[in-house]
Amino acid sequence: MAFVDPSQMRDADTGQRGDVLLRVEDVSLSFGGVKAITAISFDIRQGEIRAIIGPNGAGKTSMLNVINGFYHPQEGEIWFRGKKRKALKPHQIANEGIARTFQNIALFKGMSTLDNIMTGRLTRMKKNMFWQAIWRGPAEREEIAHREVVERIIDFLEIQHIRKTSVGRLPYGLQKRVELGRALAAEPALLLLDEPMAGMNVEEKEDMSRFIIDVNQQFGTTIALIEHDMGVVMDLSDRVVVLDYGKKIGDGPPDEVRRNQDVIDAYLGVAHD
Ligand SMILES: Nc1ncnc2c1ncn2[C@@H]1O[C@H](COP(=O)(O)OP(=O)(O)OP(=O)(O)O)[C@@H](O)[C@H]1O
Repeated sequence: MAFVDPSQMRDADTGQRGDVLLRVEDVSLSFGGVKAITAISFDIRQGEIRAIIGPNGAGKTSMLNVINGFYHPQEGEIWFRGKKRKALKPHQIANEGIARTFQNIALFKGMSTLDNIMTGRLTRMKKNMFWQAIWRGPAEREEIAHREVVERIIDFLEIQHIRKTSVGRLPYGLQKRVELGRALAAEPALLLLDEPMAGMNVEEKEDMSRFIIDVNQQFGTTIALIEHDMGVVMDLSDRVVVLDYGKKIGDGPPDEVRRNQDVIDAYLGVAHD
């Protein structure tokens, strides 16, 4: 993983991070009669931490699923790295450089920490079974290179002591950290985190916040996250997009969004038209 000097990533004049990495343009998504997302547009800039927030049922997870290609919106476009995205299968999206973690941890519970993180390298593996059958050399070299990346991630996340432990036996906070490790193993350009702190105690939240900031600053990884804990969102993110009933009601730096009356009303549950 390349080390990127974070001071190089902000625009000196505007204080904003780099170029647009992903753009959501006028996207609408329905499930039968239910409109989960209505005409939403926003962008995610290179090197930033972008939060997506909103009350329950606001459309946050649906938005994340559109960004990573699980759902194809009925209307609108997604632009990634300057190109309009065609309808892709999820594994093709992973190959494009987008990785994610899930609201409910999605790990192989019977497998060790090490093996779970190794599965994150699958999209990066080039040498297939054919190679291994005719000549082990290149496949072996590739395996060693993948192991090196995985070992660096294990060191970085401070989980050496559980590298051989079955993930199902780990406490919740550590499982979340292993899931982050697996997503990082794909060396994504864009990392999507769906409620990375959900169900954690204060100490676990502090640890996870620190790892998220370190991933962003040390690897230059762009991060979009959904999070309910407002304190965490305000501390971590460069910019926040706020959804309510599938519509965008706020977008900007944390301080600005915090003062937005529509956002305050939405969180207080004020009735709307
Ligand atoms: N697969 C689906 N089929 C039908 N309706 C769905 C589906 N997924 C989401 N919805 C509906 O779309 C709306 C937005 O849901 P979504 O899960 O995206 O919201 P959310 O902001 O992530 O909520 P939460 O904070 O509770 O996780 C809700 O009304 C939900 O019931």
